[in-house]
Amino acid sequence: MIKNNQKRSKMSNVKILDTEILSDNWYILKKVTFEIEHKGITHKQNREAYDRGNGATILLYNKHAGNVVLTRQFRMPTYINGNTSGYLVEACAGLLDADNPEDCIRRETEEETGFKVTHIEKIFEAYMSPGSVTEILHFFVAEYNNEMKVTDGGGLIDEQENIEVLEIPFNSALAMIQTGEIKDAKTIMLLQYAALNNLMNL
Ligand SMILES: Nc1nc2c(ncn2[C@@H]2O[C@H](COP(=O)(O)OP(=O)(O)O[C@H]3O[C@H](CO)[C@@H](O)[C@H](O)[C@@H]3O)[C@@H](O)[C@H]2O)c(=O)[nH]1
Ligand SMILES: [Mg+2]
Repeated sequence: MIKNNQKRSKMSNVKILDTEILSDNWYILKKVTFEIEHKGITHKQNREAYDRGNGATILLYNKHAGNVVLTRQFRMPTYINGNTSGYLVEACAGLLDADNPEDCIRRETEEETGFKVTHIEKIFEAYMSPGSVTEILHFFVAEYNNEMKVTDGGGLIDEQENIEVLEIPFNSALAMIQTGEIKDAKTIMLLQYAALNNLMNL
């Protein structure tokens, strides 16, 4: 499947010559051929880009109890790259699908953790793997309390997500970064944001 795409952005010195779909099995792996101008000389290059859409993630925190809510789930790509159990402790997150980032993260929060949060705050956006993955991730934080727990969470049964919900002290979560028990970039970024901005009033 080949799609030609002759575009030169007014804002940049890049002209896309061709986009080839190498795989569209689950998400989309593209090979993009382009011209780029550097110091007056135009170079032709190609780069592969894995397009799985964009995503959103959230840190749920309870400053009175001193706890945060995280998840634990099996991540095959980590299993084939050094994570012996394949399980990863992560902040709740999901792909946007057709939603805007805020609606997405409210839906994912309820599906994965069982909490129906009220006020959520957008803190920043970040490309998580800019040399190979197109995804931009939208980061949020929200306070939660026990009254907001509406289901057990755990993720969608028909997608076999099997997500374990963890409610742990914020200080323990921070310590788990040092011990290597937390090795997920978005989760580390959210926990460090909470520490830097004193969200827990410690
Ligand atoms: N059948 C099948 N299912 C897949 C495949 N790849 C992913 N899935 C499933 O698709 C679902 C996606 O769930 P979401 O909760 O929407 O996304 P996520 O995987 O949690 O993604 C979040 O975390 C990622 C890793 O940090 C982020 O990259 C992403 O933006 C998002 O925040 C999961 O059940 C996952 O197992 C695949 O190749 N085949
Ligand atoms: Mg998820």
